[in-house]
Amino acid sequence: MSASNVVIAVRIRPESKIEREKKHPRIISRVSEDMLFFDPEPSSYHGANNVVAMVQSKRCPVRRRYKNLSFQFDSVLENATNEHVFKATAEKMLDPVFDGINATVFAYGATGAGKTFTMMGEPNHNIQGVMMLTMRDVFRRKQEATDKRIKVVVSYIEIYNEQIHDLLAPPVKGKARVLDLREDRTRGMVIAGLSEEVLDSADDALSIIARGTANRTQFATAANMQSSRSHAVFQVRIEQCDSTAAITEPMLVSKLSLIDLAGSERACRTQNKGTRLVEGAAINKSLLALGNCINALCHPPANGRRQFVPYRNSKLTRLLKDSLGGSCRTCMIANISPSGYNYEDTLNTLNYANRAKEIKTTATRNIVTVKHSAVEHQRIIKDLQLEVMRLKGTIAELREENARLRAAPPVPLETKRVCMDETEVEEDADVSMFSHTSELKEDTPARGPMPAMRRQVPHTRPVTVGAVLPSVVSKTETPAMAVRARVGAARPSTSVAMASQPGTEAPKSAGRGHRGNQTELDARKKKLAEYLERKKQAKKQAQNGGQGTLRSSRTALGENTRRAGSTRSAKSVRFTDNSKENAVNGTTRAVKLDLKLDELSKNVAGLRPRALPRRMGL
Ligand SMILES: Nc1ncnc2c1ncn2[C@@H]1O[C@H](COP(=O)(O)OP(=O)(O)OP(=O)(O)O)[C@@H](O)[C@H]1O
Repeated sequence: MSASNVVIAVRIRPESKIEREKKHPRIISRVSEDMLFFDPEPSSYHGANNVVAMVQSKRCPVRRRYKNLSFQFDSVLENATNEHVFKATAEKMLDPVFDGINATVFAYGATGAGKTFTMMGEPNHNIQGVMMLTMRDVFRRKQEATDKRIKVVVSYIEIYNEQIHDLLAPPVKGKARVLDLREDRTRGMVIAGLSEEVLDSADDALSIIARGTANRTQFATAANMQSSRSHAVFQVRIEQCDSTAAITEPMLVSKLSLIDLAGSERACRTQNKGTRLVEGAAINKSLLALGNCINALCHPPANGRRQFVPYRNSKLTRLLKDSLGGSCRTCMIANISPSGYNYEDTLNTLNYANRAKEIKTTATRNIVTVKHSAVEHQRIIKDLQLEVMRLKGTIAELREENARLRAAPPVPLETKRVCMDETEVEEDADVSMFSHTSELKEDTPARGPMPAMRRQVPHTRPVTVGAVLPSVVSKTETPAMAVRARVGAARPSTSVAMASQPGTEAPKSAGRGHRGNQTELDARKKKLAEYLERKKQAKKQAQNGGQGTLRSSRTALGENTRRAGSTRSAKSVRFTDNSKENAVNGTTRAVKLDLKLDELSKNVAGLRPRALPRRMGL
């Protein structure tokens, strides 16, 4: 348990149009990264508008005394972007939050001082606020922590006229749902019946924040065209445990509260009447209660007893009880205007922030041993089962791959080239049917991306087949065509392409993957086994001096080729006994090639989904 001060950052917004028009002197001079002067004497002030401050009076301008106060905070930000503000404030809270410590960041200041701009940004102008920037960082950290299971749960409420409204629940009859605040011994302040959303990404957070903010009460006043009439509290709960944790597991649960307070306002400035005036009174009352709590917390304990802190005076202070006096890291962003037009408001804010500097909070890690509900248990078991299944699948694939690699003879260079060529043909399988005959190429009307593809893939490109397929390459067909015929027999996508030729029919199961053609493959395997059996018999006969006649595996191939719709005739090779040895060798080689091509065609089919978009220029 460690005590730490509240982090205070002061943000000075640029002068507004009205402030520039009224030509009030600047009353803020930022002298360093952590120091500013309030209402400095001109001699000590070298700001942009270095003019002698006067009390504005129509009759005679009277010289007045300068307050000449200096304030020191953790950071003083001027001309800063929201990203700078985030880095100086909320980002510092994220390390403790991911360490299981609660944290609160709140924007404080008078109406129109820039609190909402700081916390919410301006989505219409693509400016993100501290809330969204924080959520981005939360999800970045979540993604990096691969060894942890992290759950991000958010809620969004507003305190309007001392009522708590759920901003994420759909309004009932146009009215926001009103919730109760309760104190729980273990969990601290709890809002009963609050809607919570589990988020998976920063984009989810963006839409949730936008949804909640749209439900927030905002109206125009004379001081601010879009004045927030309520305090908005966006709460992020982060639950972390080891990715391998057991069912009852110690869990780090921390809460990060991001708060956009409503601004204190003076009725003379806002010119509020009726409902707006009532709202203003409620806002001021709750901010006064907050000021009283801060005062009490700053006083050191007297006679060993801690000062009484009047948290119960408003909903806001009850909600912030943990953030100010409990186990929490707290950061306050004090928003001020640099113009003398807001002299009193700015001085009040600086005094407030200066007092809050004294508050010391103690931070402890929230480690809970979670006893999951039955439903939660089931969910965890299901998750783990899915994970086990996924891992088993990966292991099986890797084993298969390993066995295949061990069993396969080294692939000759020529075979590889054929394979690459076929990969490209396969990538464009939809157009491969046009490449078989020249008249088809000419007759077929160009569809979609066809011409570009034809340019990219010269289907009649010479292919070195060498010793790989001497028996199947006829004089009239190119080696690539021969290979295509062979691979096509085992590959569904090519079957589709070939079956699309006149007079042929595409198999129903034809698809891009290999699975649809499983039956066909099985049939081929069976045929291959039969063939091997016959070969064995023939060999035996040859050894016995008889004449062996072998039909090469080309017969099986021929059948497949015919089935796939090729107009070419299957080739069968007859061997006589004086070429017995050659025949056996050639056949063995052919069988091996058959298997090899099967494998390659599998690989090609596997490559296809990735390769196609690239080649189509998508
Ligand atoms: N840092 C800044 N840079 C540019 N414009 C700003 C900045 N801060 C505030 N503004 C502008 O000042 C105006 C008032 O800001 P904002 O609504 O954030 O004030 P607020 O403190 O939230 O007021 P309220 O308490 O009434 O809601 C807005 O038009 C906003 O665009």
